[in-house]
Amino acid sequence: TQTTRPQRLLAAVQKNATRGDPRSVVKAIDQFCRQKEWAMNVGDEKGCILDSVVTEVNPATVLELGTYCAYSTVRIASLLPPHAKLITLEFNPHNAAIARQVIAWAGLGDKIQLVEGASGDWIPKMKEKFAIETFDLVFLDHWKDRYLPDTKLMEECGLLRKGSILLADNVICPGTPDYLEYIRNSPRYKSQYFRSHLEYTKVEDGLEKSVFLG
Ligand SMILES: Cc1ncnc2c1ncn2[C@@H]1O[C@H](/C=C/CNC(=O)c2cc(-c3ccc(F)cc3)cc(O)c2O)[C@@H](O)[C@H]1O
Ligand SMILES: [Mg+2]
Repeated sequence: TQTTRPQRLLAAVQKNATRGDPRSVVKAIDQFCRQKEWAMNVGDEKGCILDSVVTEVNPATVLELGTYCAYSTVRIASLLPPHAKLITLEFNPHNAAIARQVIAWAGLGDKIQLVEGASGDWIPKMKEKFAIETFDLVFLDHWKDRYLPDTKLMEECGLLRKGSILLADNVICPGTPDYLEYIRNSPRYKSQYFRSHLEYTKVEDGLEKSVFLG
């Protein structure tokens, strides 16, 4: 029977990466995507920008929207301080199952909590279910038409504090026009565009970093 792309990506990790070594997991996925099959991971070029933001923010609490195969989950978690928590939301059970195995291979199971379900359902439950006050960093990389509604929902649920950072992938390609328009014109955010390229291609894409001003 035919395998799926996430299954083939996981097989490449298990073949080429060292157990317990997150950077080798990241490298194995990038190699797979460059040499074998493109996949919608944030990738190595935008990944370096992601790394620099994570390092600068040094977050104690991180929320990722859209785990997919956990490439960015592993990339972020490998840079977190000892007691930091990363919660990642994924509603496709197949993708979640693959992501759990990638996270386990990287040895980051104790830093990452993968929650299966839709962001819109789980964001309102974050405080009570996960003892979260606010998120220091949110990485948006799920369906592009969910960036804006979920950002408004996080505001309403009091999950952002003065200084919380939102980092959004794909603001050019595939594009998130309604999110960009909102976040760049809202007096409650200070935004900065990091120009880059769509993962593993020469197509323009970029990350939008926004600071919540309270
Ligand atoms: C509301 C909700 N709740 C929970 N999980 C959710 C969720 N919405 C989606 N998910 C999950 O997250 C992933 C989906 C990611 C969507 N990402 C993209 O579509 C994407 C596409 C490209 C791309 C660019 C050029 C092309 F020609 C083709 C594709 C590049 C990218 O970097 C992308 O991120 C996927 O695992 C999905 O199950
Ligand atoms: Mg993306």
